[in-house]
Amino acid sequence: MMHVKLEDLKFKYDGAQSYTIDGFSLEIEEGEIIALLGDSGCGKSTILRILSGLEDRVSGRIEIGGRAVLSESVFVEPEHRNVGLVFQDYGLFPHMTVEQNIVYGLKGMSKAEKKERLCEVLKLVKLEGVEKRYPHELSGGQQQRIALARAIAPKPKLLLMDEPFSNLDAGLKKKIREELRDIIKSEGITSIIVTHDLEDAEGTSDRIVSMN
Ligand SMILES: Nc1ncnc2c1ncn2[C@@H]1O[C@H](COP(=O)(O)OP(=O)(O)OP(=O)(O)O)[C@@H](O)[C@H]1O
Repeated sequence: MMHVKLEDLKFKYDGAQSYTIDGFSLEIEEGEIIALLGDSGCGKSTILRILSGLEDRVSGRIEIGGRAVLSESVFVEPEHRNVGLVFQDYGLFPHMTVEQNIVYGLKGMSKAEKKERLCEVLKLVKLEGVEKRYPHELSGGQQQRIALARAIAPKPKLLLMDEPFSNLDAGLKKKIREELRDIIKSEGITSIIVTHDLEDAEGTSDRIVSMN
């Protein structure tokens, strides 16, 4: 059984002339990392918004982990989709420490369990000891790893990353691509990485899906 299924998705932004997404389908195996590759404006970020539940008025069907989150009769709200997101600008809350940022998304856990998961994910991204710092006290690469730690802390069924390498300098990129792939693989999280860069796609994914 496929872990994630997108079937014939169609979506048009308010006031737009034509469909931004017009019949998009994709199936992803459990633990697979997909790179969604395509030129600027082809609709990559829109697919992530649709998967996260940020756009209603989408037609088609979406299943995540065997459960329909979108169909003719179903619309599951973003917070109940079990989807983790890493934004292009990382989207860390600037007024919260690293610890607060990561623990924020952990629901239904005791304080001790939250602390344990915090330590686990910081170890995973090799940033133990920074929990009391604020995002602006970290480098770009470190912020990206904290954003990743925050997204995977609740053990999402699907991890979405929008251009996760765009703010990193070229020298760092290769190393960070490999690290990112290792971290996701070690947690076994099914993932979609959006990028316009073929090297980023090849360096991180198991399979490239072209959207052009
Ligand atoms: N809120 C919006 N309202 C109307 N049109 C939008 C909106 N957001 C995006 N679009 C349009 O939808 C199309 C797809 O945008 P999207 O951001 O998904 O592309 P993308 O492939 O992620 O591009 P990029 O790589 O530049 O981020 C573009 O033509 C864009 O102008």
